[in-house]
Amino acid sequence: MKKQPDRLFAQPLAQVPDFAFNEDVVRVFPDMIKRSVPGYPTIVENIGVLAGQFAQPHSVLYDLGSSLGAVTQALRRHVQVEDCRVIAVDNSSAMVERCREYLHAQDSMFQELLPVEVLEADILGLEFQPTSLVALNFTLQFIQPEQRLELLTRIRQALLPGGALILSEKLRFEDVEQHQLLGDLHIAFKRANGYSELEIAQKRSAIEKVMLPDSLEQHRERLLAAGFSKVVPWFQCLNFASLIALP
Ligand SMILES: C[S@@+](CC[C@H](N)C(=O)[O-])C[C@H]1O[C@@H](n2cnc3c(N)ncnc32)[C@H](O)[C@@H]1O
Ligand SMILES: O=C(O)C(=O)C[C@]1(C(=O)O)C=C[C@@H](O)C=C1
Repeated sequence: MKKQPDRLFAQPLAQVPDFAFNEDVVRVFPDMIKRSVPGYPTIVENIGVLAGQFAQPHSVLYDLGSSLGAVTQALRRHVQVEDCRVIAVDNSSAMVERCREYLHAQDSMFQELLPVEVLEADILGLEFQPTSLVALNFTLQFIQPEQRLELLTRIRQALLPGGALILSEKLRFEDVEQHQLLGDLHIAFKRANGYSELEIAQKRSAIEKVMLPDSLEQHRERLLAAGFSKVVPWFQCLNFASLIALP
């Protein structure tokens, strides 16, 4: 389980393939996401804290698009509620395999953690159980735009009264200047974290067709259309934000 630095895009590639959550990405993912997403450690830790306020006894907490289970681990660090369990779901077999290893390691270090199940599955086909907390931490942006409303509607229907969805995403901005400024500052963030111009450019072309960010207004409207009653942004750093959506 050695963590490696992300050098995936450091050498010039004749053709940059579309970004996929494969074994190469899994090997460097903790380093990649921390150096690419401003505020990521703060968001992950505080999802645990927020979950502590919404989690209800005898219910399920979902971590959808769990990758290596960073959010699942935060949920298990912060939530102490009777008969609660976490279901982490990801459709990348490489992610799921490594996630299970990390969670076993967490189990061996701490006692009385919430039980957890890691499913290798497509969240678009998942039958949700009654849930008090759903986390979509930088996952919705990888779902085809025309499938996002239906997914959020099914999550809303599974949410118990008093529960919440926590949705974190990279944002697009409708104001052209704001979009440009925060995009440039995000590039400065990547540079400050040691990425070269080549790495930044090649990563950008790898994700441009597979990761399609929406604006805050689009998220709000879609969440309301899915049946949520209130949308409250709780964190933003540059062009990355996290929202609480209440049923
Ligand atoms: C940016 S990563 C999420 C990061 C993670 N939530 C965290 O906080 O560290 C997006 C994840 O969503 C997963 N994913 C994308 N589409 C999915 C789908 N339809 N069903 C399940 N997982 C999906 C990917 O395999 C990837 O692991
Ligand atoms: O926007 C970018 O440049 C990113 O690298 C973002 C992002 C993400 O938000 O998930 C894309 C792929 C990796 O999962 C890590 C970070």
